[in-house]
Formats: sequence, structure tokens, C-alpha cells
Amino acid sequence: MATDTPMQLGMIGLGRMGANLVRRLTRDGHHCVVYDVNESAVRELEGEGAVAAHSLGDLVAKLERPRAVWLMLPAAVVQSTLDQLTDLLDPDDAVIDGGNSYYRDDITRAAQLAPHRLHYLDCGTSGGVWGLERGYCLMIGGEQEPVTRLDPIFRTIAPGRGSAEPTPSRRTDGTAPEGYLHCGPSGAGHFVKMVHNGVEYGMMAAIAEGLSIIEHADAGLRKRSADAETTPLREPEAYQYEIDVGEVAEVWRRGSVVGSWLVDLTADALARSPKLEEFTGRVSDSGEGRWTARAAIDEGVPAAVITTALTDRFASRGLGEFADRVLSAMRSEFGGHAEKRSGR
Ligand SMILES: O=C(CO)[C@H](O)[C@H](O)COP(=O)(O)O
Repeated sequence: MATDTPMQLGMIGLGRMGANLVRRLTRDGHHCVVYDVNESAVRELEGEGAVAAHSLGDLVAKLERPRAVWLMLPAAVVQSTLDQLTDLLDPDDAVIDGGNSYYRDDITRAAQLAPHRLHYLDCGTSGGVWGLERGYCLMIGGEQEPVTRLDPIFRTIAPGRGSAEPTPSRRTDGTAPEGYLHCGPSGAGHFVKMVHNGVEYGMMAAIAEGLSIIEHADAGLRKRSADAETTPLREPEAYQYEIDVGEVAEVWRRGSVVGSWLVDLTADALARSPKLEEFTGRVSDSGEGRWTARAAIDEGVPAAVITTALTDRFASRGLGEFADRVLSAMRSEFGGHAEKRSGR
């Protein structure tokens, strides 16, 4: 259903997220002016009804005042883009940073724009490559006035009330049931998104570890377990199960306490590739988990699951190898224990 309040938005950055945000807005009757350094991304969206811009200045010139400009850019280029926009925009225009910027940078950037009477909103945007159809969960920070002004944009991008059952005990209204929330002043949106991503690390790690324990539940069947060289399996009869983890992920999707979108995605990945052999298991991190851990330390709040999930990712990339060598060296020094060349 088309929006009652069509608005105009400039989108800078037409990667998967930026392009799909434009598509979702256009479908709902909003008007988008689009720019990216990659001309073919601009042309593709032009073919789908957006107005093409060929530079930041061109984008600004094609927007009516007060303008709304959404940045969907890698964190590394947000500042330079904002610096250029600051000279191009007029008082009362608003810039929305929808990427994964560090919330502390938002505080600085809002202060940088304030003397120019430009508004700056930080908008944590979660939904990934599925957001076009499912909608994006939005966590917004900044002043109330531009948040209110841009409400029709946020409402269109968000998943909407139908995306989840109503919360039985909830008695208040507000926008959270629509899938977007004004979390507080500058930085609050990206702060909440940062912690969301920290939670994502912990949930992902727990699902992965659980399925790995099930995958290895056949340890007692192996004649000579790989572990036998270091720690013999004391009760092989207790580990006699050859369980298909893909089937487990599938059954967990249905009515279980841990059923979730992450389990849905895991079940789909395992259905395509039961041993996931196309992955090496080197897990990257883009910074949000580190920032969440830092916030927990600053606040003095225990966050054992999130921080462990973060350092597990470092270990997956071999960054724990030196510590492991130090451990082996100490065992050798105090007990003459030799490293085994095979086994786990
Ligand atoms: O914002 C996201 C999902 O909500 C990103 O896709 C996710 O945070 C990727 O981060 P990382 O590379 O650290 O796993």
C-alpha cells in the first residue's frame, strides 16, 4: 500500500543496503534521488524510477528544501562525504547516517553540523540483504524535530506491525511496534545498533557452538578418537550419535525456544551445504563487537558472552596462535610435556 505522505529523499551509497532502501521507498510512493561513485548502480536504480545524480552537488541540486539526505556508506568514507555535504546543504536540511558508524563519531558530527543549522540523525539499520522484503529495523538518534519530519520515510523502511505478533502485555503505543524507534539524542541510535550487533555475535556463537557439539557427538564411534592422543575419551559409549545437524537446525525452527531468524538462516545454509566446506571458518569482524565490549568495560557491566564471542572470532583468524605456542612452551618447560603432532 502506498504511503499517504510521499516524501523526497537523497540516497548516497547504492550498495546492497542502499539500493534496497531506495527500492522499498520507491515502491511505497516516495521519490528518491540517488548517487554512488559507481555509475552503473545509479543507472540501475534510474531504470527503476529513481532520479539519477552524478555528483554530490547534483544530488543536492535535485532535492527540494528542506532536504533529507541518507548516507549508506562504509564507515571509512562517511566523514569525508559529510564534510563535502556541509558546504552544499542549506539550513534545516537533514543528513541521516544509516550505516554502522561509531556512535561517538555521531556526537562529533552532530556538533560539526549544528553551527550550519543542519540536522544530523544516526540511524542503525538492521535487515541486511533481506530488508527489501522484510523491512529494516531502525534505531534512530538525534533531535526530535527532524525525526518527526522524516516519520513517513522511517515508517516505509521499517517492517511494520504485521511483522511480529503484538506483545501480549504491552499497553503503550509508539513506533517500536512498527519497527523503528527514536532512541535518544545524537549517537543513541548507533549505540543501540552497536549493542544489537554485539548481541548478534553472542547468539551466532551459541548457535554455532551448539551445532558443533552435536556434530561431534559421534566421538565414541571412532576407533581411535583424534582426541585420544591428548585427552582420552573416558566414556565412548556416551558419544555414539551420528546426528544430522542440518535436520537439528530445521527442527529447532519449529516451536523451539531458540527458534530465530539466525537459526532459519543456519538451517538454509546447512540444507545447501551440509558440511559447509566452502567456508574456511575465518570469521571477520567490522568493529561493532569491539565497540560493544569497550562500552561494557567503560560502564563496568559484565558482558562475558559478547566479549568471548568477539575473541573467538579473533581466534578463528589464527590470532591466538602465539598464545597457544606460549602455552605449549610452558607445558614443555614445567613438565617436559611434548606437543603431539596430530590430534586436536
Ligand atoms: O549490521 C549488521 C547486521 O545487523 C552487519 O551485517 C553485521 O554487523 C556485520 O558485522 P560483523 O562484520 O562485525 O560481523
